[in-house]
Formats: sequence, C-alpha cells, structure tokens
Amino acid sequence: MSTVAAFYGGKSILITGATGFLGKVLMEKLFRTSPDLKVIYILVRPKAGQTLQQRVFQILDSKLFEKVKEVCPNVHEKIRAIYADLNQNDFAISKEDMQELLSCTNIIFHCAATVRFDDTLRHAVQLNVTATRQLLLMASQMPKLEAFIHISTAYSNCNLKHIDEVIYPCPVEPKKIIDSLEWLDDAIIDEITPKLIRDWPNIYTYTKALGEMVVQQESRNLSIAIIRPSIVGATWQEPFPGWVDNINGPNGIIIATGKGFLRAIKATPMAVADVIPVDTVVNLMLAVGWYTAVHRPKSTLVYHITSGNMNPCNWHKMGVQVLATFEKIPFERPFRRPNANFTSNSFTSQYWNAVSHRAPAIIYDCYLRLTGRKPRMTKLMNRLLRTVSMLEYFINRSWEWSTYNTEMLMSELSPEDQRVFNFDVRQLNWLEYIENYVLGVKKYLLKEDMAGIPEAKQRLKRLRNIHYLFNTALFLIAWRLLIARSQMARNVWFFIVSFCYKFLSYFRASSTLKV
Ligand SMILES: CCCCCCCCCCCCCCCCCCCCCC(=O)SCCNC(=O)CCNC(=O)[C@H](O)C(C)(C)COP(=O)(O)OP(=O)(O)OC[C@H]1O[C@@H](n2cnc3c(N)ncnc32)[C@H](O)[C@@H]1OP(=O)(O)O
Ligand SMILES: NC(=O)C1=CN([C@@H]2O[C@H](COP(=O)(O)OP(=O)(O)OC[C@H]3O[C@@H](n4cnc5c(N)ncnc54)[C@H](OP(=O)(O)O)[C@@H]3O)[C@@H](O)[C@H]2O)C=CC1
Repeated sequence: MSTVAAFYGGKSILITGATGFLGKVLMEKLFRTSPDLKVIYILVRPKAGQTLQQRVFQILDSKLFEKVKEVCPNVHEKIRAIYADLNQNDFAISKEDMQELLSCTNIIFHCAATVRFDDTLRHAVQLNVTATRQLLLMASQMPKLEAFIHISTAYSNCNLKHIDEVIYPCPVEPKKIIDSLEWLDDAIIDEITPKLIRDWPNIYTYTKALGEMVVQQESRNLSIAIIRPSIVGATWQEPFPGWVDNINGPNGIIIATGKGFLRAIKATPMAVADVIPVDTVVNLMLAVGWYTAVHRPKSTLVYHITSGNMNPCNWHKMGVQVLATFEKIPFERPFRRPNANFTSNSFTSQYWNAVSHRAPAIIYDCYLRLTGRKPRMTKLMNRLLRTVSMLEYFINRSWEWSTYNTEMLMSELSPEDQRVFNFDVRQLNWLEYIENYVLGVKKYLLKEDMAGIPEAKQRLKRLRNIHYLFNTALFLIAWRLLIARSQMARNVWFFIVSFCYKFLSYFRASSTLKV
C-alpha cells in the first residue's frame, strides 16, 4: 500500500487554481489514488457565463476524469466548489464557507496565479503576491492544517544562471510594493514597472519571486513547502499520455508550427528545453504534501522539478521530433507545410519573419480580399509573432537548477511510492514523450479526429506542390528580369542552354548508335 496515498485518506484538501492546467491534473490524481479522501475544497469564480457547478461538472465530465469515475464513483459529492475571487478582499468568500474552510482544512495546494507575461503589475501583484499573503493569513487560522504547498516557477529567479533550492531576496520588499500600488495610479505604475522588474524578463516571473518572499515572511509556524516546476508540458503517463488543455508554453508553438503559420523561430538550438510533464509535477506535489505534513521540516523547503540537469533535451532535438511527428500525424487544414528553422541570429530571424511569416500572410490576405472575404491573416500573424517574441527569452538561454531536496525526497519514498508517485524524470523517453505530446495537442486541444489524417496528408502534398510551383515561378521571373538587364547573365544563360543542348545531342546520338 502506498504511504503517500494512504496519507490523503480522510483528509480535507483545499486547492486554489483547481480549474487550471496543473490544478485539474492534481485533483484527478488525488481522487484516483486516494478515493477515500474526505473532501476537496476548490476556490472557483464564475467564468464565461458558467456557474461554479457548471464549471465543476465540465471538468468532471472531461476525458481526463474518465478513470476517476471508475475508482471513485461518488466524485461529485467529494468536490466542494466555493465561490471565491482571489482579486478581492477575503477572496469574497461567504462567512459560512470561510468558517468551514478554516475549521476543516488539512492540506492546502496553492496553484492559482496569473501566468500571463504581459499582465499589469497591479493585477499580477494582487494575484501572485497579495492573494498568497491572504491565503497564508487564512492558513494561520486553520487549527487542523498540516501542510501548505505553494506552487511557484523555476523561472522566478531566471535573472540568475545557477539557481539553488533557496528563496532569494528581491531588491524591493513585497510589502512596500503592495502598499505603494494602493495609492499610485496606473500611468505611474506603468512608468516605474521596468525599473522595478530590473533584469526579470516579465512581470509574471517577477511577481512569482515576490510571492516566494511573502511565503517566507508570512510563514509563522506553518509547515510550508515551495515547488518550482520549469515549463509544464502534457502528461507523460497519467492518467494517459499527451493530455493538455491550454495554449500556454510550448502548446501554442506546436499548434502554430503544425498549422504551418510558424516556420522559423529565434532560438538557440542547443539551449536546454526544460519541459517537465504535468503528471510528474503533480506526483512531486503530492509527495511533498505528505513529507511536509509528516516530517515537518524546520524551515520552508524549496523543490525544483526540472528536466535539464537529469535528462536534458534541447530545442533542436525537440523541433526535429515535433516535425517528424507532423509527418505521421499532420494537423488538419494547415496554412503551409510545417517547417522549423532555428536561428539565434537577430538579422536572420528578421529575414525569416519577413519572408516566411509576413509575406505569405499578406499574399493570403490579398487573396481573401480578391475573393470578397475579410482579410485576417496579417493580424493573426502579428499576434503570433508578438507571442513568440515574449517566449524568446526562455528559448535562448539555459539554466542550472539544483535538485538536492527533490532527490532527497525521492530517496525518502518507499519503492511503492516511487512507483505510484513517480517524479524521476530520468526515466522519460523524450522521443516518445514528444510524439504523444503532439498527438495530445491534436486530439485534446484542437479536437481533431484521427480519421481526418489521410485528407490532411493529401492537403500537405498539394501544399508541397504549390510551394515548388511558386518557387519555380519566382526563380524564372527573377532570372528573366536579370537576363533583361545584364549582359553577363545573358552569357551565362546561353552557355547553360548550349551546354544542355550539346549534352542532349550527344546522349541521343550515342543511344541511336547502340540500337
Ligand atoms: C518554427 C519553430 C518550430 C518549433 C517546433 C516546436 C518545438 C517546440 C518549441 C516550443 C517552444 C516554446 C517555448 C516555451 C517557452 C515558455 C517559457 C515559459 C517559462 C515560464 C513557465 C511558467 O512559469 S508559467 C506558464 C507560462 N505562461 C505562459 O506560457 C503564458 C504566455 N502567454 C501569454 O502571456 C499571453 O498569451 C500572450 C503571449 C501575452 C499573448 O496574449 P494576447 O492578449 O495576445 O492573447 P491570448 O493569450 O488570448 O492569445 C492570442 C493569440 O495568441 C496565440 N497564443 C497565445 N499563446 C501562445 C503561445 N504560447 N504560442 C503560440 N501562440 C500563442 C493564441 O493562439 C491566440 O490566437 P487567436 O487570437 O487566434 O485565438
Ligand atoms: N504552466 C506552466 O508552464 C507553469 C506553471 N507554473 C505555476 O503553476 C501554477 C498553475 O499554473 P497553470 O495551471 O499552468 O495555470 P492556469 O492559467 O492554467 O491556471 C490558473 C488558475 O488560477 C485561477 N485563477 C486566476 N485568477 C483567479 C482569481 N482571480 N480568482 C480565483 N482563481 C483564479 C484560474 O481560475 P480560472 O479558471 O477561473 O481562470 C486557474 O484555475 C501557477 O502558480 C503557475 O505559476 C509554474 C511553472 C510552469
């Protein structure tokens, strides 16, 4: 019997961000391995016209939860959705709900965050810093609380090259920032933001670093741990390979590449692609929850869950495998044939953007206009290139993350727990993982049917022929223009033509002789 799974039996667990990518996989694993847990409280806000209950039903009815329904048929009764908005004071939780949370919660997993790179400082601080402080304050009033697990990111200190499992101080105290945001107006905040975030690449990573500092400062006598995953990718093994449900991180790039919109990217091919499967992160989270509650370490332990130092893969290898998978399993209705050019040179990157991205978009928009339709490709391309430019920082550098605590925890687990809560990324086969990842993007994100593959392959063949035809026509036009203007080009042309003619005559003569 798994000790970690047994630990969660009969427990009341509070999860923030349960409707997000990581939160859903966490809930799924908890229900599947510890179906006898008491209740999972989730803090949810209504969204996109859906009530809390509708949101919960949608999650439970998804393919991700199919196995859960077999082992835990009463899963609906074990989820208690609580109305909450982490942007508001006391999270806008009702008095009765708050009372229940405070008196019953045993374990907290704090996953909620804004992960947008371009969020405003005010909103990102509210969610990634102030809400964390508020949740810690709540936690300090929970008599039954055994562990508080805070999810940060391996990139919270990406301004450093080597990152240890420690909390690094930020140049400005989080409390000072929270206080000043209360009275500064938005225009001034925009002005001071670059000065505040200094060498952090964006507001997201900066506010996640502030969030960690808040955890350290407000820890009181709570048992707390911080988990820092790198780029969280599709599931590796559980509940099935390749599950993804949002366009963050590599997912959007895989779609844009598979659909032929993105054919070149400014990336350092040999830089480490520190992707980590979401189920690996969740397994570590559950093991850390158990360890923190049972062993109660004296200080807040930080755990890195990254792949680069144990089983590195680089962007080149990833790109090649992604392309190889598109050959076998193409996406439907691609704009152009998928291709992946990596360049670390700014000039070459600008060239590819002009020739391979913007020009085809403009040509396609002209075609749409001529056929009486609304042009849309240039706009879409501009947004895509803006997104890609925001990711560039992360695909042109490598970091070293130490993993002493993560390895220590692995050695503390029984062989059974190491199997059930496997977070040993050394066992990951990248080629297999990437293939399943691309397949998962096609099935679960794009919702494409596998029956459409033969048609997609036909379309790719047509696109290849159009590509060859277009290039040949372009070459002939350029050559014709050159001949018209340059004597030298004319001489070369006559030389080539007469050489070919002589060669053909010789070949014809010799074949007639043989007969
Ligand atoms: C040719 C090359 C071939 C390569 C072959 C393939 C090999 C694989 C290579 C993989 C290399 C990947 C490297 C990943 C590095 C990640 C580092 C993470 C490090 C930290 C990790 C963390 O700790 S935590 C999670 C990180 N947090 C995010 O990852 C959110 C980012 N995101 C935003 O901050 C907002 O998204 C932002 C962008 C402002 C737009 O914002 P926005 O207002 O314009 O609007 P939206 O978000 O609504 O998106 C509007 C339109 O952008 C499109 N789009 C959105 N995201 C997209 C995306 N990632 N890739 C493409 N396209 C995307 C979408 O398709 C929409 O298109 P449409 O309009 O048609 O629907
Ligand atoms: N994905 C990744 O690559 C990585 C993620 N992380 C960290 O993991 C954690 C989870 O990320 P991930 O699951 O990918 O992110 P998602 O964007 O998928 O999920 C974010 C979650 O936070 C919730 N949330 C946001 N704002 C509020 C609010 N005002 N009130 C209540 N809930 C709110 C969202 O709810 P709603 O559904 O209502 O919007 C959602 O459930 C984050 O802390 C992130 O920093 C760390 C490293 C990498």
